[in-house]
Amino acid sequence: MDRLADVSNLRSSQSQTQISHLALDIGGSLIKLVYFCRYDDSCRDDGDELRSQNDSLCSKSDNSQPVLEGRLHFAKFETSKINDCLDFLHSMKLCLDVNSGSHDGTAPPSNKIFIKATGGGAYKFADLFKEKLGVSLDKEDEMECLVTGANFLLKAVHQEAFTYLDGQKEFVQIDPNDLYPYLLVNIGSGVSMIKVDGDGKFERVSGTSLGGGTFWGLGRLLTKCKNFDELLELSHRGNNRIVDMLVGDIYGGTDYAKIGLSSTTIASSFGKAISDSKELEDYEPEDVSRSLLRMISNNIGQISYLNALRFGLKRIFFAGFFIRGHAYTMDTISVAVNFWSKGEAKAMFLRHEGFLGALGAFMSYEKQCLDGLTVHKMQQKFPISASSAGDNIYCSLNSNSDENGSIECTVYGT
Ligand SMILES: Nc1ncnc2c1ncn2[C@@H]1O[C@H](COP(=O)(O)OP(=O)(O)OP(=O)(O)O)[C@@H](O)[C@H]1O
Ligand SMILES: CC(C)(CO)[C@@H](O)C(=O)NCCC(=O)O
Repeated sequence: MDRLADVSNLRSSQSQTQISHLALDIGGSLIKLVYFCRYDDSCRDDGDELRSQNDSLCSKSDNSQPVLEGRLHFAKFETSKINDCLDFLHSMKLCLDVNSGSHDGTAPPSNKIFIKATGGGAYKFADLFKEKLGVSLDKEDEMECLVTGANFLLKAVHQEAFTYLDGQKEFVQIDPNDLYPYLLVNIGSGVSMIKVDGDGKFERVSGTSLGGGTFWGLGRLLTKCKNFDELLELSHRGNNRIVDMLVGDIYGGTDYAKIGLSSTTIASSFGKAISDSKELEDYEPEDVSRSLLRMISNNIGQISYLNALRFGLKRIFFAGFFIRGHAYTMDTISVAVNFWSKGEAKAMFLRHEGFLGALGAFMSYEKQCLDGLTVHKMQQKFPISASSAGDNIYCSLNSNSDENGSIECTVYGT
């Protein structure tokens, strides 16, 4: 089944709710949406009332701010199918509280609606959004949004970061007071590597054009796969050694121990394809897909490690939709980082891997006071010691939060 947003499902599940805040990240391959749907009648000035109304949220307004209770939803569409995204938005009740014209909660004249948007598509498709939906895209810087999104997730969401090695997933407890510096590697169509030193303090230190778009683009051409998930699925079953040239292939089956290379190390990705007298049709698409995935993941792992080394960073967080929570991808990246750093650096992954930019754009509403509402702060329902103490706002993850899921949360007004 296509794991992209099923528009009809989304529509029916949201039919009773209103989108009050929405942010977009329009990338080269995918459009990511983060939107807040408030529960009906949940807008109150008194947090105590909220608490009695819904114990599980248990929000307390200590300064009489208006409180909106609801869910933060995640969805994505292929950028090439942007019309599906526009149709989806059109079908939703875009009762945005973030427009500049309305102060009574009703929809304003359409030409006054602004939506936070980041990614290249915020520029490329600005006219289309205006024409089709009558909304203007309020552009936020892509790198800034990625960093804001990453910092938010790492500080506020329980069990967001994890390591993955030898098939074992282990959640990492993040101390928000000891988070920086770290390297953020966002693997989208292309790859950005960002040194993060604090809230809003960052530098894009490197990047590579060999990213998710390369895997999907080359993979599609070489295997004739019709969608990304099919290509990933194929890689599960493949054997890259049929396509890759290993050290053992060159050294007659033995290790090159003197320089630390075992016989099974890949000496040359796709190297066997040159020496064999085989054509593309003679290779199994599974093997090609696996070799390609390994090549891209290894390369990113290696460049990431080199950048971490360059700046003395011990922690590397990998995000972006290329990863897709895919075991083999994460394992390959982890092994590459572990191999090159001789165990010194650690690769970590994020559960909301693909939504950093959209979340960052969403959080940027915080910077503005629009229609008397602003996203104040969110944290998980069951505070862990690492959470910033003293906050009274809760945010819980439901079990499906990674894939078009949602986070229950409370938004405070100003
Ligand atoms: N259903 C899908 N369709 C297409 N690509 C997918 C899908 N799921 C995962 N991917 C992978 O995710 C990549 C896109 O990731 P992401 O959405 O993070 O980047 P982007 O914002 O589109 O790219 P960029 O930031 O470079 O503009 C694709 O290139 C592909 O490798
Ligand atoms: C161009 C962006 C930032 C767009 O998201 C991304 O695709 C990227 O980081 N590409 C890699 C470009 C490079 O540094 O070679």
